[in-house]
Amino acid sequence: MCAQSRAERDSQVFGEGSADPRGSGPRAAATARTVLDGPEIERALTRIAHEILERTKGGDDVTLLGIPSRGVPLAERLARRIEGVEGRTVPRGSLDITMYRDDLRLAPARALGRTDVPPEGVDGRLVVLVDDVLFSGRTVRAALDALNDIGRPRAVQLAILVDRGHRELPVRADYVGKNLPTSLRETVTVQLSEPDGHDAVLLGPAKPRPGEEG
Ligand SMILES: O=P(O)(O)OC[C@H]1O[C@H](OP(=O)(O)OP(=O)(O)O)[C@H](O)[C@@H]1O
Ligand SMILES: O=c1cc[nH]c(=O)[nH]1
Repeated sequence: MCAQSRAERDSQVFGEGSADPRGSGPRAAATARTVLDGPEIERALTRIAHEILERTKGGDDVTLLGIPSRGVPLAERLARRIEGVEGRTVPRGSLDITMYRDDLRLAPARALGRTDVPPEGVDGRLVVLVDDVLFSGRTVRAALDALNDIGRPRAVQLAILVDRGHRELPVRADYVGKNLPTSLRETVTVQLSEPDGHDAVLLGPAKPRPGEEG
């Protein structure tokens, strides 16, 4: 069996020698199409917040941890929705996974994100990890390692805005905004008003491989 690094896979998906186009420049190619607009994202988050409350029976011991970068504002939005329903504060924070990535030695250096754990910590809590896109599952695997270094939650669940498939690890989301079948030659770009100025989920082509342009 051949284990493939993220860098190798990105070079196949985005073009050899290319940086992942999600990480630089405008966050979407001109040819990308919108698969979720702002109101649809809002409705999906409202539904997920209600699902979290239902499945955790009121969510008394729920802590939301967003994975930088866009998982963090998503966790904040979910926390506010739950607070709006329950009328109490929902602990939330962020969990940086940079140093836990399995391609650390292969991929270009990345800026560290921020880990910000609420004062209650995570011991004995039901931690809901929040991220924008679920793809290979490697980010979530890294998040579980990062969480393990912080404490011992009683359970961990996963909330995702877009599940685009193509898992490489046995990872499954508990709460999904949208299941979006994709090809490996496409990329999903999530734009959120907090960092990007507006909300949208775009599906566009990955950068063509060398020799395929034009
Ligand atoms: O399931 P995976 O294959 O790990 O892919 C999903 C991850 O990819 C994106 O993050 P990215 O590493 O591009 O960083 P970003 O959050 O800063 O955009 C996205 O935000 C997820 O965290
Ligand atoms: O298409 C993809 C794949 C991984 N992460 C993203 O944000 N988009």
